Amino acid sequence: MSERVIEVVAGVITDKRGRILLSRRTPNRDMPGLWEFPGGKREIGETPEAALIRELDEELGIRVTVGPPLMTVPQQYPSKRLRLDVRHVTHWDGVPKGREGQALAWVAPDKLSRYSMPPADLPVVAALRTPDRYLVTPPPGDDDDAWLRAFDGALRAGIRRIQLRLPGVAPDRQIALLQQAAVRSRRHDAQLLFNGPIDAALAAGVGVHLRSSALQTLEARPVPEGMLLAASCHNADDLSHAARLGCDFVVLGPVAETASHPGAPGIGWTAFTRLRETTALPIYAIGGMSPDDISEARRHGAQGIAAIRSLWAPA
Ligand SMILES: Nc1nc2c([nH]c(=O)n2[C@@H]2O[C@H](COP(=O)(O)OP(=O)(O)OP(=O)(O)O)[C@@H](O)[C@H]2O)c(=O)[nH]1
Ligand SMILES: [Mg+2]
Repeated sequence: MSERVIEVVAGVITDKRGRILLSRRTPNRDMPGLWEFPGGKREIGETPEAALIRELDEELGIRVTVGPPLMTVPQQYPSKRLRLDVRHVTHWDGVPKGREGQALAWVAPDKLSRYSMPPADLPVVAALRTPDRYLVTPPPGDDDDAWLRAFDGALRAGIRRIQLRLPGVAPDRQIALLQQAAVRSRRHDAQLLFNGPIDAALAAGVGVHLRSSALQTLEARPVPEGMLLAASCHNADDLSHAARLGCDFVVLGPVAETASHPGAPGIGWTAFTRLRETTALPIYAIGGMSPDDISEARRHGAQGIAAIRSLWAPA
């Protein structure tokens, strides 16, 4: 594995209608024909901002104001390692033109998946289009009504992606809670994934979240395309298996020590980054994470955080 990391900075250039500018790699480069966020390699001594300003002038003939960071994706390709630092750009002077002969396209966010992009860009597209928080439910104790009120509270607080996980709860009671949670999620346009029997998830019309042990037993995607599939991953083997099954996203960790597993140290951001490099899957960092950690998670290639306690609003 090559140790030298190529630093690349790219811009998500968004116009007033919310469309994003993609640029097509020309035939004489690596990964020809793929669509990408305009940008390029940082030169020695150059800040990321200066590099992006220079690249977008060279490639598009515009003078940009660099906006906030979106995320940084560490990625291992067959012949190189890179870190793709992606910034928002909403202000510029001039009209973008393909100054290096490349095709350009202004693309609505929900159409981005129609364009073939390099592996490192897939987590970026996920971060642009899908939630930065993934709530994992705590078990209900002995009071289902209180649990459902808290579930509603989380939806009202803006949670839009939820893993229904009910360890230690009897199967019938799990199904009753699943049905209630499915109705409530639909009402808020939130995505629900059941960490439980796949047939029960399909019957309730919700997605499936696989625990890592279940992941290893499957050879093919257990739900139709269009139905969300996610998995819990702890190592590179889990990640490659999740990718082969066609998971839409995964959670990876524990990054830090968690209240549910006291004394078990997390893997830390350095190991998280190493694992992130091996896959193009969108990843939520889990383990001791709260919304305050989202920017740091994004600096390490996660699209956000998954958590129980910090995302569960009290009733
Ligand atoms: N600009 C850009 N590069 C990306 C993206 N995703 C991605 O994997 N890359 C990779 O990052 C690397 C650097 O990009 P580049 O070829 O644009 O570099 P550059 O503009 O400095 O061009 P040059 O080195 O050919 O002069 C390439 O290996 C490219 O495949 C992306 O969205 N935008
Ligand atoms: Mg370039």
